Amino acid sequence: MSNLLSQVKIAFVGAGSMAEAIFRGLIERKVASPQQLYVMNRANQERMEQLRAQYGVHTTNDAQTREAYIREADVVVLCMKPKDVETSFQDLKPLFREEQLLISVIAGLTTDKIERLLATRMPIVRTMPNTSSTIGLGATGMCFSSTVTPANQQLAIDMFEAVGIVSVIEEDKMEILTGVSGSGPAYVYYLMEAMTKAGIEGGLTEETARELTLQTVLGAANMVKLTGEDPAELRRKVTSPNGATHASIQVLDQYDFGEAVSRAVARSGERSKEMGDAIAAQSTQA
Ligand SMILES: NC(=O)C1=CN([C@@H]2O[C@H](COP(=O)(O)OP(=O)(O)OC[C@H]3O[C@@H](n4cnc5c(N)ncnc54)[C@H](OP(=O)(O)O)[C@@H]3O)[C@@H](O)[C@H]2O)C=CC1
Ligand SMILES: O=C(O)[C@@H]1CCC=N1
Repeated sequence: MSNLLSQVKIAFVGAGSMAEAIFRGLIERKVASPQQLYVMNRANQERMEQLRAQYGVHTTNDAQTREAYIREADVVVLCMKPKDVETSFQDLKPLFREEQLLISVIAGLTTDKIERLLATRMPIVRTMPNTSSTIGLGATGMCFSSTVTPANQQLAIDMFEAVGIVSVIEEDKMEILTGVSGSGPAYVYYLMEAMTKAGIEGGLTEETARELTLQTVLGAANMVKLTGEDPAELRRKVTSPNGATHASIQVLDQYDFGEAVSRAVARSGERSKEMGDAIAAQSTQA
């Protein structure tokens, strides 16, 4: 890892769950100190106070201080929702310098569109992280605009590797990656909710049902990681011929579980693209 990351000022524009997941990870893994981190939103002052108290990062929702934070940053991380991009970019456009590195976590927004909206050739890193970055177990997809130098590529990789794994991919694969790993934690939580609920309905206490579900998911993920075996092979080992699991997998198959997941992944990617396209449409009308 380059030691550049410990020397740069990083500004987070937007202070929601994704921004917090990233900077919390950076702080807890001691890759960046809170003094290097500048966090901002427009309205929610309570949120700013909470983040300052909890992490010791610089925070503001004052417009002038926001401008100063952005102008002085080496790295600016765009962490607002797609719907806020258009207005936000109008404010940001005059503040950027071509020496700064821009990192976007915004679903569906291509590097090309960022360049067009900001009328800039500044280096842009498009990422799709996930919220597990909070605990250093994130999975981030990443691609670069043509102006990102190898040193800046490494800086961005280091930043996200500090909070998990990084896959550098072609930009046209960012949507499908969003479907797999950006939205992915939500599918696992949904499965956990359903397993817990079923356990409670069957008579387990809530505490027991939650604990068993959690340990089962943790254990299964770690089995894949630590044994290196294929999930299909591990599933086969649970599934005794004509046994209980065999019967339950048949039920999942009746409900087309695989197809449901496949469609969910694809739909997340499509929705990302729709959100990105909508941003471009808004800005052309403006
Ligand atoms: N959540 C996730 O799992 C993932 C999210 N992403 C991406 O991350 C981005 C943020 O998502 P998430 O963190 O969930 O969203 P949140 O709604 O939690 O946070 C968005 C933040 O942006 C702030 N904001 C909006 N406009 C501006 C502005 N012009 N200047 C400064 N701050 C602004 C909002 O505060 P205020 O209204 O007070 O300004 C709020 O703090 C999205 O683009 C999403 O696609 C990517 C990967 C995973
Ligand atoms: O739901 C969303 O739009 C963002 C992108 C991936 C995860 N959350």
